[in-house]
Amino acid sequence: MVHEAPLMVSFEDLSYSVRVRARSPGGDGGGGGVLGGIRERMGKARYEDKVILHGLSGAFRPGRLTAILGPSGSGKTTLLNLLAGYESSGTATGSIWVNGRPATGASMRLLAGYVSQDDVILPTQTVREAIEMSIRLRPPPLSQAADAQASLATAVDGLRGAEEGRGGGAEKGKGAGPAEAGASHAIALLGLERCQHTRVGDSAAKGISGGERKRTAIAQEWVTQAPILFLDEPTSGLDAHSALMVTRQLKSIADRGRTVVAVVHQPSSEMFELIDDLLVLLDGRIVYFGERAGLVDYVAGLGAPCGMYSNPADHVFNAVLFSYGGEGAPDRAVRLQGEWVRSAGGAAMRALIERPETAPVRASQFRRTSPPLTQLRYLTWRAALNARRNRLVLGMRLGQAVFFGLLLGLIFLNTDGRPVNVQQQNFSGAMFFMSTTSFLLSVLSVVNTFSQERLVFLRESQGGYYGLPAYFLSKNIVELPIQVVTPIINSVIAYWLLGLRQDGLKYVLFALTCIGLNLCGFSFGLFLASSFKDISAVLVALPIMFLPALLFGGLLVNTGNSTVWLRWIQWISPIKYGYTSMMKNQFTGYVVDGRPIGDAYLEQVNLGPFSVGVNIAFILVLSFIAWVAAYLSLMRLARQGRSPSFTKNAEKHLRQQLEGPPDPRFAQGGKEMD
Ligand SMILES: Nc1ncnc2c1ncn2[C@@H]1O[C@H](COP(=O)(O)OP(=O)(O)OP(=O)(O)O)[C@@H](O)[C@H]1O
Repeated sequence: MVHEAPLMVSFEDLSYSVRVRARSPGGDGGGGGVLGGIRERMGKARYEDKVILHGLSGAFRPGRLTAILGPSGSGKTTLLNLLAGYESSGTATGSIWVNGRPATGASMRLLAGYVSQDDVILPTQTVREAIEMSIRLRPPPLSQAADAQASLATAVDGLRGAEEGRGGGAEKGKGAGPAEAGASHAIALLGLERCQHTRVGDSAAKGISGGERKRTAIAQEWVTQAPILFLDEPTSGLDAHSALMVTRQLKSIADRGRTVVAVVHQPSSEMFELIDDLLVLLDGRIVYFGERAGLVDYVAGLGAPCGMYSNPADHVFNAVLFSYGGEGAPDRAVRLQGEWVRSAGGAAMRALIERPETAPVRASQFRRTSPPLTQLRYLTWRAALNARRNRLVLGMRLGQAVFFGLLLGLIFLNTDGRPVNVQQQNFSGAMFFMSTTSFLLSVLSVVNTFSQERLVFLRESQGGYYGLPAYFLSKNIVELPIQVVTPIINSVIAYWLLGLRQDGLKYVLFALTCIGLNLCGFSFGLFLASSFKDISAVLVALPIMFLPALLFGGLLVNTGNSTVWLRWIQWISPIKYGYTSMMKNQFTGYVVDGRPIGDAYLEQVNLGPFSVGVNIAFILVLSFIAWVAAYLSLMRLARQGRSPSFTKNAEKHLRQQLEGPPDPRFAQGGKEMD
């Protein structure tokens, strides 16, 4: 058995509360109803603290599988998230240590792998690709990877014995690169051979099953060789056999020296037997925390002996958590917590907190990320693959460019051969439509794709897969050709069908205007989609921002004679710059039947003094501003769940704390592990 450096996570007096709207004695008060809503908006709503976790103390030991059990709403996920560094909306007090060194949720993120309840994985990736990505972007330390691979063959063999009929994976790794080999081992360990080349999928395009998705998410964390693994309900939604297999796999991971903590719902008797330690929560209080084997005796001591054929986990729920003493849940929780604190088990847990492991955290145990250039290369490749696999969306975007080009061209076909007044009206209408669709279709396409990808980005950036610059650049690199090709297709069709001026340079300027509008739409769409949590909010915000820009786009309102204090909107309207650029491109010096009608018409429509080139430059400036805003908005998103003061320096300090000497409180009493 390989002993990876063991890390013990201990905590004391850990409390967590969130601010919630206060309820009045009448049941509504500051909170509900129309009145409550108005009061809240006026800043007059009353708030109170809701305590979710009440002074929790305990320790998760290395080499052991710890399960957190408790009724729904008892605080299991909150505790796990708090310890893993994924809970930040409320106020936490108390202490956390890793091997006796002071730690926080933020420092835990540097050490621990985290599998959330919803296992968000890019739907177009296959299982193998998702696992290999984790290794490529979060490479395990070389020594540990070698150790782990050596030990894995044994582990896989053991598991294979436990589950017949599963093909070998350890051998498949031989001769492959480290990422492929590591992925092969993980696939074998987690029994994913049969679906390794299947796409993960989502609700729109069915891929792997829920259990396989869960195991893929576990594999993604397992391959990083993180010394601590937190998992939120890894067995929920699985059939009994799959749940047992996942628990076996977690146990085998813990057996190799890692600290594995999982929230588990209703474990079967077989699963229960695999658990080493149990933490039982009721109403945010610990009512049992110790060896699984001691639970039955402990509850017997409370006057609730467990029958020989009962599942102890079910028994604890039915006979202790829900019926002890006959009082309400909060009183019962306080009473059971008191019993636990006074018990021998409670004293043993306190002794464990006082004498933690004190071996230093090694630099090699911190999560590693690949260099930015590797991240960029990988993410660009993945984004291109994703675009190719989303063939329907790509095809629709190209089809859209052809469709609107043809639609515009056929409606306004050969406008150059019509009477002057028709030419003026038709060219104006066609170019306004062109300017609007170039911008809007680009916004909608990115809003659509990023709204689906948002959660993936959030999970991966929080999980340390990559930094924002690499993600952002890769997205731009892959989108750029699409944002250039689609307006070229669209404009080349419309321009010649419409009968705009037969001049190569004029066409180039027209196409450049369309490309600029597409780029502006892309950046603006990314900004919008990353600024709001859900698509419905985006769809409310989009018209609010877009329609004024449309009104001041140069056609609907004579901007030079509009309401003075609202005229500024034209300066931030890409539609206006696009429309002006196209109109000036067409009408400057335009002559029909020997009559110079263009310049007079331009003067009449009052589109401002700037030339075509300057208008294109303004579009590019707006694109750049929206591009920076999109970056900042993504940055805010990536920092979600993390303290705003968390910087590189803060990270360095946290690492130093973990690598430094233990808290003086433990320096004497701690025990050094071998
Ligand atoms: N941000 C929040 N604001 C208000 N209440 C919250 C917040 N976060 C958690 N809670 C409440 O805290 C309690 C514990 O929530 P938590 O999700 O930790 O429970 P759980 O034991 O994991 O439940 P389940 O088993 O159903 O997932 C619940 O009553 C929940 O409604």
